[in-house]
Amino acid sequence: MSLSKVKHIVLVLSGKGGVGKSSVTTQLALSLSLAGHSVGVLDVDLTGPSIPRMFAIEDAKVTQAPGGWLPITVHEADASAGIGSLRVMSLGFLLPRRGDAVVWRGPKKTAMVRQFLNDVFWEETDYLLIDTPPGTSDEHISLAETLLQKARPDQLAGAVVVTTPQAVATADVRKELNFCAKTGIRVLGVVENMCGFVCPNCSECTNIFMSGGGEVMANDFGVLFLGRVPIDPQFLVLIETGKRPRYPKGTSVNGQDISTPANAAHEDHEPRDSALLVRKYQDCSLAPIFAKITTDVISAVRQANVG
Ligand SMILES: Nc1ncnc2c1ncn2[C@@H]1O[C@H](COP(=O)(O)OP(=O)(O)OP(=O)(O)O)[C@@H](O)[C@H]1O
Ligand code: SF4
Repeated sequence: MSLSKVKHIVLVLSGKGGVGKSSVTTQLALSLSLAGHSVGVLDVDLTGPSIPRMFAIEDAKVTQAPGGWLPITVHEADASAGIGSLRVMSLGFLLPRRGDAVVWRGPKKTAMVRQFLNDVFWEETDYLLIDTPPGTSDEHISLAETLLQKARPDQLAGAVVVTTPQAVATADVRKELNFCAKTGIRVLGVVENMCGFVCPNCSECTNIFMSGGGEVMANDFGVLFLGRVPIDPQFLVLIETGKRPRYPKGTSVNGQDISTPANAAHEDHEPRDSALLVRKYQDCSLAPIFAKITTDVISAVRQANVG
């Protein structure tokens, strides 16, 4: 059984598309593996699988083994460096043209998710993060129910719900929280993404849209608010081009100095490669924010197991 060696399954949900669910999944996965945990990412966002691109592994080829499809390795565990393994399986690897969105009807999508849960061979994995499709349509509900049926109760830790601060997104995510309550999926917490804009010149964070909607919503539903993640244009540049994020001298986040060293210029000419991209994520202003969110997610998972 493909999930039998997985300790904790965490769903990443959002009420609507484009709020940063895949980005949050990617960053949580990295932070968890850099904290020494073995991590798997299962991308069942059939509406447009973006996880392979975020790890620069979109050209990777998935192979079959006796135990099932083998996920793609982003990095192996390195005990001396305190790093856990990170492996990814995405529907994107199986699409004929990379970047295609799936236009199948509901039953075919549901069948594919079932196959993903049955047929991917996960080795010993502390955390399996599942990037789900956005929304709360009937089809989405049946996908989540399939996930619920497949996982043992002690495995399914719960869901991290991603929202943006604007009211419309928040209304959609309220539906997602209601959906969790109805289906019995525990909510580990809410992340408010794209909250404010980090200026590339001075690194000042300005709230362009209203902020705080995610926190209000989390309080209303009595769930943990995991934190705010600002828009950092350097994050987008990093994903798209593989270039190291650049910050002026004196920039710090959560007390950590992230200003770019003067000798980093040569890195702009490095290829867009998975190992380099993963290293450069750590230079991004969002890394310390996600490290904190990850610590809180781990605590929430531990509490869920105790409770
Ligand atoms: N905090 C952020 N700062 C800058 N760019 C961001 C941030 N969060 C997400 N993005 C960018 O916004 C775009 C949408 O993000 P992402 O693909 O993670 O959203 P999603 O909710 O998974 O979308 P979909 O529903 O299409 O799968 C991506 O290009 C991503 O790089
Ligand atoms: S945030 Fe700072 S650098 Fe950016 S536009 Fe405003 S004053 Fe200028």
